Amino acid sequence: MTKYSLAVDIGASSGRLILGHVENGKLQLNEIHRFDNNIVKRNEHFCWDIEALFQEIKVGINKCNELNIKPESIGIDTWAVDFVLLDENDNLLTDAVAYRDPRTDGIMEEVFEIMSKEKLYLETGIQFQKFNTIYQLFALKKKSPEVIDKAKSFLMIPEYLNFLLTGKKANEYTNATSTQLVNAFTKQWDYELLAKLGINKEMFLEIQPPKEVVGTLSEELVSEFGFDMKVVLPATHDTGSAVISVPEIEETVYLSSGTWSLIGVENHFPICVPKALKYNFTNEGGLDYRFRFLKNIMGLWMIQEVKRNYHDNYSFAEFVTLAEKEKNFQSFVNVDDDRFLKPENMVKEIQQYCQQTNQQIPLTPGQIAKCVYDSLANSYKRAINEIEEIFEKSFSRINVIGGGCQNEMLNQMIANVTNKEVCAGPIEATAIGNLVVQLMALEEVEDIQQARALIKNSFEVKTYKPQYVRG
Ligand SMILES: Nc1ncnc2c1ncn2[C@@H]1O[C@H](COP(=O)(O)OP(=O)(O)O)[C@@H](O)[C@H]1O
Ligand SMILES: C[C@H](O)[C@H](O)[C@@H](O)C(=O)COP(=O)(O)O
Ligand SMILES: [Mg+2]
Repeated sequence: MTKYSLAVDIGASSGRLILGHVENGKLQLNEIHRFDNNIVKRNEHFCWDIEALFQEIKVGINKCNELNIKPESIGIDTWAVDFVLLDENDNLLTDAVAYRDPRTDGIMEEVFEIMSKEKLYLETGIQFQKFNTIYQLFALKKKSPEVIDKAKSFLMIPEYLNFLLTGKKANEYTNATSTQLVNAFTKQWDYELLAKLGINKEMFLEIQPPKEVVGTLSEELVSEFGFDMKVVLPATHDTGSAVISVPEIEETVYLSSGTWSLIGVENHFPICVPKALKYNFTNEGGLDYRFRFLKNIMGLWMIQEVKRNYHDNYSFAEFVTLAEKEKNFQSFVNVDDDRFLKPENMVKEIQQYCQQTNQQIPLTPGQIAKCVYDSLANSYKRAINEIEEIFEKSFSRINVIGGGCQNEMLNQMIANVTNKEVCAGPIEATAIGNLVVQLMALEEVEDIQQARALIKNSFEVKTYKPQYVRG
C-alpha cells in the first residue's frame, strides 16, 4: 500500500502543505494547500499570526480527506530563530514575535559585554544576526524578567505547532542551532552561556535530531480529521530541510533562494576560524549532525516588499519581465545593509541609497527590480569568493533551490557574475527535504545518500552557463 507523508513548509512569506510518496523510483509531490504568511502588529511588536498558521495547517490536513488519502506522517518546518514561551500550565506567555521586530536593536552589543563576540563564535559557530534568539531572549529578560522567570517551556515555531498537534514538546537540533545558544561541539544547549545571560535553563528541553517522532495527533484532532498521523521531526529549520534536497552536494555551493538568500556549503565539522567570523558565516546544524556553513543575504524579501509597495500590481514573473527590459540600467545597493531589513517603503529606501551613493536612481518598477537582482547577484558573488578563500578551493557549481530558482534572469546573472555553472531547482526543495526525512523515519528511505539519489531522479534542474555580456 502506498505510504504518503505530508510536509508543512512555512517560510517567511508563504506556507504550503505538500503530500509526497515514492512511485516508480520517483518522489511524487502533490501541493494540496498554499497560504500567505504575513507579519502582524500585536502589543506594539511585529509578530507572526501563529493561530492563523495553525488554522491553515488544519485546512490543509482536512484536504487529504477530499483526496481520500490518509498520510502516515506529517512534519513541520519553518523559518528559524523565533519562539514562544509557555508557563507551567502550557499556556502562552508570549506572542510569536517576528525576527524583524526592532526589540533586539542594540542588544547584541550588550551581550558582548557578558561574553565577547569571539568567544561566542568559538563556542557556537553561529553568524551574528541581531535577531538571533539569544538576543531576543536577552531583550525579553530586560523588558519583562517576570516572563522569563515564569517560563517552563521554550518552543520554536515548528515545535509550538507540533505541540498544538500532539500536546508533546520537543526542541529539534537544526533549528536549535540557529538560536546561537547551542554549543557547536557538544551539540547541546550551552548552559554556561545561559547562566551568564541570566536565562533560566530549565525551560529548554533535551535537543532531538531530525527523524525523531514527537508523537501522534491529539484525540481531539483525530476525531476532527478522521485519521491519525505520526508527527515526525524533519530538519525543522526550513533551510536545514532545503539543503537536504541538493542532489549533488559535493563541490556545490547551494543558494536557498526565498525570502532570505542562504548561500553556503555542506560540511562535517564546524568552522569557527577568524576568517569565518570576519565574513560572518554560520555553522547551523544539519541532518546527521552535518553543518550548514552558510551566510544570510537579505534575499527576495526585497522584491516581496517592492511588490507590496506597488500594491501587488505586478507578479514576481512580471517584475522579471520588466527588469529584462532595463538591461542598460545598472545601480547597486548593499543588500545586507540593516536599512533593508524592515524599511517603511523598500522602493524609497532603494532610491535613497542610490541617490546617497551618487548612482542613477531607479524610477520604474523594472529599474527597481533590476537594481535588486543585480545587487543580489553581486552579493552572492562576494559570498562565494569568501567561501573559496576560507576553503582555499574553487567550487564548480552553484545550485539555486527554492522559489527564487524560478527567476531565470537572476539565475543567468549569477552565472555571469560568478563565471560558474548555475543549476536551478528543485523549487520546493524545503518541502522535499522535509518529506525525505519523514520517509527515513518511516523506513521508506534508508539515508541521506539514498534520499539525494531519489531527488536527483525525481526533479529536473535547469542549467545556466556563464555568458559574456557586452559592456
Ligand atoms: N514565477 C516566479 N518568477 C520569479 N520569481 C519567483 C516566481 N515565483 C516565486 N518567485 C520568487 O520566489 C520567492 C519566494 O520563494 P519561497 O521559497 O516560496 O519563499 P519562502 O519559503 O521564504 O516563503 C518570491 O519572493 C519570488 O521572488
Ligand atoms: C531568520 C533566519 O535567518 C531565516 O529563518 C533563515 O534561516 C531562513 O531559513 C529563511 O527561510 P525562508 O524560506 O523564509 O527564506
Ligand atoms: Mg522557504
